[in-house]
Amino acid sequence: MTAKICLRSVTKEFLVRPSRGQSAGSVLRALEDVTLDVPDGQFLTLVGPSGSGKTTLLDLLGGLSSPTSGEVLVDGARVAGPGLDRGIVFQQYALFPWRTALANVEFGLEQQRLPRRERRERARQHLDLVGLNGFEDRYPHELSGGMKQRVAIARSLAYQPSVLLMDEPFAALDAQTREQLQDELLRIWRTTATTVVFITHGIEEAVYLGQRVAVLSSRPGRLKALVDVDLGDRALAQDGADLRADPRFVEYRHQIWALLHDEVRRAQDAGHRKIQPDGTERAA
Ligand SMILES: Nc1ncnc2c1ncn2[C@@H]1O[C@H](COP(=O)(O)OP(=O)(O)OP(=O)(O)O)[C@@H](O)[C@H]1O
Repeated sequence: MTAKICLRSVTKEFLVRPSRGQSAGSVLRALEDVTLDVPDGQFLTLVGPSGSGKTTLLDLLGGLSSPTSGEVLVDGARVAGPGLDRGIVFQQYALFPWRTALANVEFGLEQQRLPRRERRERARQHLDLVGLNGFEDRYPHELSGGMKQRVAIARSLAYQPSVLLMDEPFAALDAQTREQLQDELLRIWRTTATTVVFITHGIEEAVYLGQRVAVLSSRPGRLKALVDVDLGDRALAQDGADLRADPRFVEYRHQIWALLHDEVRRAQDAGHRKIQPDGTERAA
């Protein structure tokens, strides 16, 4: 497999404004020397303590910011800004409240200047793909949280990006809806062969979704480990079997938890939150 995404010694620093009483600002290093290849079509999940630079990394891939040093390449070309080859789904649905579900999905296609009829058709197909057939005319306030996130996913997929960047997209949903959407996302990923980079705080979610889990260290975020997750054919496992109860799944979950444990303690010392063995967090 060829690399779809390449990060080459990526470091990202932010200038922090001086606080009151200070004459000069300071430099905050969010990411340090991150080198990572994501093969075409891979589903990569990214975990790390709070403040380890996960969103910073996703912003770099999305072209929303640029590295202080190093290179970010997609399809061998340096990322110079946002582009329709990369779809982004955030934790908050970011839908336009005045547009229907269908019109929200059409939005990206308007940017692509597709003819109106084709736009409609493609938007409908993608609402169908995320299981929202029949909800085209609903406004966001008429949809549940899970449905809104489905619309956001459909909107990102409609312009057929080759890379899907997801920043904790299911974090605001209840456990049942989250599990349902995880399965939907896996199904869509298999259908579309999109390369996915998915940020999560949930260790279980990272193992369930990822073919590979990237673990970041506490700030400055460095790539601490890459864990290949081999759970066989998940499509078969979904036929009623609880993959999360599989001993291999439990083993992977423990491995990631152990990798994160020290990092989280270090982040905690800096005033961050604590990750529990089940992947949830609580205040330190
Ligand atoms: N624009 C910015 N200016 C200054 N500092 C920033 C900026 N963006 C992020 N940071 C800092 O960079 C570090 C990494 O932030 P980032 O949001 O990438 O972490 P994260 O791993 O996504 O955290 P969380 O899990 O809490 O969402 C943090 O210390 C954050 O305060």
